[in-house]
Amino acid sequence: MSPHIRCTDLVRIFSAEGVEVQALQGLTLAIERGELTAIIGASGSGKSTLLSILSGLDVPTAGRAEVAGHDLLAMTARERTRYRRHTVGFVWQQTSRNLLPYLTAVENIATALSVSHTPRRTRRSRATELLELMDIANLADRRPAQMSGGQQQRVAIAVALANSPEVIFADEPTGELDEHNSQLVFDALRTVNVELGTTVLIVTHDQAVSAQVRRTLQIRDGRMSTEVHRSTRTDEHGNESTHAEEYAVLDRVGRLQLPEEYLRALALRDLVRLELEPDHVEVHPTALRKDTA
Ligand SMILES: Nc1ncnc2c1ncn2[C@@H]1O[C@H](COP(=O)(O)OP(=O)(O)OP(=O)(O)O)[C@@H](O)[C@H]1O
Repeated sequence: MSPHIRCTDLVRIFSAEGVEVQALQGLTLAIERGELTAIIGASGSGKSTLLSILSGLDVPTAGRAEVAGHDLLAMTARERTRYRRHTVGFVWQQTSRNLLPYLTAVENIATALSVSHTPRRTRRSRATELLELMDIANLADRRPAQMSGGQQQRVAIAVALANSPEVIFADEPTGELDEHNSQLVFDALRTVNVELGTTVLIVTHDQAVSAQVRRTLQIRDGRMSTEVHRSTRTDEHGNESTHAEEYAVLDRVGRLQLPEEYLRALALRDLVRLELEPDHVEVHPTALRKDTA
């Protein structure tokens, strides 16, 4: 089966005032159905550009992008609208972008349901069901201003789920929250992933998020650079511990990005010496500079 989200050699070039910016420089990624994944990257690394493409708001300059079997480069305007209403759901950083301020929690969810022509009589029960899943049924009749930031984001997740999307994209969903509320929002996203089997992709600059998910992809300069996989192991005494393993992404032409801390630790720059061993490759620092070599 093909991955639920797949990007291949994605390039996005912006031209502003005669200057070209390569926001994505051949980004490749594959996320399986039902995965809960985080993409982490510094400001300017290309996260928002990637999310705009995956959410159908923008189109890449080159490359391919597919989500839940939809080819994002081949969709008509009508298919794109359907895709945005039914296939994917969004949770944005600004709570104000997720919820209508003059409507209650239930009314916000009902509005999302009315857009997809869900019969009026079933809207309230569906909204209540989603608020229960998010553990905030008690907030049904409150407006956003009467809720904490964390509560608003959980209502936002319920709104995003209204039309049973296959994929949820969350852009810095905890950017405006304190640690406690952030935890509640991550727990809610995990519930969505586990209980409903929805594929969840969180995009953030916050390194701490990697502790919340099994797989973290690092984006650097518009490309995937490294991946961290976390797993829980149980020893013979029944004690659980979490293990994290870091992988570098090797692209089709053999390029890889070494983690920044490795570069710093050994002062690796310009030219490094490579050595092929029977079962691994060694990278050694040298004093050689690119322009003097
Ligand atoms: N519409 C645009 N026009 C010109 N350049 C753009 C445009 N959108 C993004 N860029 C540039 O593309 C690069 C990647 O931007 P992007 O917003 O995707 O990064 P980001 O990782 O989401 O950053 P942040 O976390 O600050 O939002 C940046 O250099 C940015 O200035």
